Amino acid sequence: MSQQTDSDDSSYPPLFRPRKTSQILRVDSDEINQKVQEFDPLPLIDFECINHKKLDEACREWGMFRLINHGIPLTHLKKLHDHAKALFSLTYEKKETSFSNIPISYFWGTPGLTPSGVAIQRGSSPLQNINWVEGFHVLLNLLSQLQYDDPTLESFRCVLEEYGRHQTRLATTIFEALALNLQLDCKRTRAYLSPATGHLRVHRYPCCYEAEQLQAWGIDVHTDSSVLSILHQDQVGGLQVYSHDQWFDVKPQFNSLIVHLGDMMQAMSDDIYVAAKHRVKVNKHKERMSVGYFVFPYENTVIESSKYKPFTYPDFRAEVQQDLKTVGHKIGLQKFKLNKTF
Ligand SMILES: O=C(O)CCC(=O)C(=O)O
Ligand SMILES: [Fe+2]
Repeated sequence: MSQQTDSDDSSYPPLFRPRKTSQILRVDSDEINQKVQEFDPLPLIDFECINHKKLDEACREWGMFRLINHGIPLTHLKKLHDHAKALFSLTYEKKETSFSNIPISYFWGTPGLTPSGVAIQRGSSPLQNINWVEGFHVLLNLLSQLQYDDPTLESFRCVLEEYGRHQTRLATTIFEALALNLQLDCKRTRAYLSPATGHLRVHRYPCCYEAEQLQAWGIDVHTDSSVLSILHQDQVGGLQVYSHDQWFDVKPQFNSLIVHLGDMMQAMSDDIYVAAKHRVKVNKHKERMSVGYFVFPYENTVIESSKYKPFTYPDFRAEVQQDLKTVGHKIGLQKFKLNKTF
């Protein structure tokens, strides 16, 4: 059976385009029709009536939960995905030239970006640790200051702006609930979450025809550096979370969101809450899309805890960028630990 691709190859970054020999593949029907697990172990939180005990357990044990009744209309989620799909299907060259600057910049191959969205080269070789992903990095607080002449880009910008407002609303309320559970004082609660730092990453994971040979990941295992990240994924699946000593598939469910706790939240909670360890699998047969929202503390807020030396988010970010360049991966909170175990 010949391979079904979702997109024209010219829209893929050159490195992701199939080589001639890899276009005809035996389709493993088990893999395609993989039965969706009925049981979803991921904790479920209803945004309309937050159960604080359940939320606390989810944050201690998983660092991740599924959010329902979030108040973002389904029509808006569909609009966001439709616009993103149309833009991803532009040629690779067009994406590079149309989105070469803030507030919306195009990237591929690496989730490691500077604050303005420039890809960080990892390790000494440009091909080292390539992740099978491309995306748009969107700085939400600058979105309203720009208008595109092109109506398609302008319409995408407006949809992103509205989606960003929803994410700010959700993150603020969720963070307040977490701060209450952790009994953080008012001063810290205010300083630890800066809505102005919010940004989006709209991802497309191209089909990866040689998944086994390349041992590729959509995004390899990591924790987010944020306080909170809120993810919306399409119906394809591929996101996995590590908890209770094993990997779990995070089932796709278009009308729900996936909230991740990031490194900043783990430090703020004195390690009571965990940053979710997660990764994204590649798919030989289907492209996948997801939209992540990431929010951070105020730039000059010092995070104080009994487990880590005091640090600001910019200190943490500088360390991560340095490690990506020198060792090729993020070391993260371990670098700031007071009693290092290694
Ligand atoms: O696309 C996903 O499911 C996850 C993306 C992600 O982990 C990230 O951008 O940090
Ligand atoms: Fe992530």
